[in-house]
Amino acid sequence: MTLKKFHGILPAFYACYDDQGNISEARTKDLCNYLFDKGVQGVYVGGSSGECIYQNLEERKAVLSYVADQLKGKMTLIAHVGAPSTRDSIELAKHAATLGYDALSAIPPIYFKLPESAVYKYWTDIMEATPLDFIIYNIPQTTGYTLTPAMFQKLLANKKVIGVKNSSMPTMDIERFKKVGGDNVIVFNGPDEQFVSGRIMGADAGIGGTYAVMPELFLQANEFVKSGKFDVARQIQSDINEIIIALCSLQGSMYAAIKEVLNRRGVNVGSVRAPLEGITSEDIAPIEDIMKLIDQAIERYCE
Ligand SMILES: CC(=O)N[C@@H]([C@@H](O)[C@H](O)[C@H](O)CO)[C@@H](O)CC(=O)C(=O)O
Repeated sequence: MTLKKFHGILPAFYACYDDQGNISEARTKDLCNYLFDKGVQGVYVGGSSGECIYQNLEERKAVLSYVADQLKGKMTLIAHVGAPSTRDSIELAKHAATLGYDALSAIPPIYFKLPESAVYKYWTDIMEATPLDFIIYNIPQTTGYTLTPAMFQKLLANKKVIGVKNSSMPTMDIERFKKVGGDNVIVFNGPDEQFVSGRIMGADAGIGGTYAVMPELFLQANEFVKSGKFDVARQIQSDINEIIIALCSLQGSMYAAIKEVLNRRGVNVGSVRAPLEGITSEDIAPIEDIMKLIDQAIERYCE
């Protein structure tokens, strides 16, 4: 089995709303076209950045369909199907399979703190529902569940498990998962703030929530790592981190800020769904500054 199609820069896809806050097919497809034009290797649809937690099942299925309509055959498509119940996750998984997604992925169960046996069964039940490959999602800071190397090893006994999207902060976790999985397993770096260090510690690729706002910079950072130019890779990561810190320091949520920047880069995907907070008039000047930081970094490293 080749895992090459999962390598590279895979932006976490955003929820695209119309001006009334409903899922917008047209705006979803605009974001698809923008990402295709930027040359990213794939997209991760319906995860945290897709605001999956604030959408109902029909909306999530619609988003999976719109993205597949536009991008199937053009890049790698991963469907995040994590949901509060196993039943809903399976429905999403079956839908993604009919649309030709390349792989499924899911966070562990949320809200109730369940024993590890229940987490294992949740992931296994989803895997059994379709023939698709599966990518475990480790994001302890939002789910309260920490994937251990031992559990990852146990999951790997199922041949459908091809890897892990690791969003925990220690890059040592990436090294441990890679050690357990070896070359036949793909490990994705999750925290964008340490993309370069995650790659150096063994991540084969990256899935990230800020990639789409500055894909040029992550694509270039990945090239620097691949060619062993670690000094300049560290510098571009430092500039990326200035941008992420600025995106996270507004009154509006990071995703609201990201969407406003995207709007200024020519793609209108609407705003965020409550309880996430939209941007305020006070956020406008800092967003102008963020635009400048992105443009300057692209000029510095990519042209
Ligand atoms: C907690 C969280 O959302 N983490 C993001 C990061 O990419 C994050 O947006 C970035 O590092 C900025 O903090 C990803 O790991 C997850 C993600 O984007 C997704 O599942 O859609």
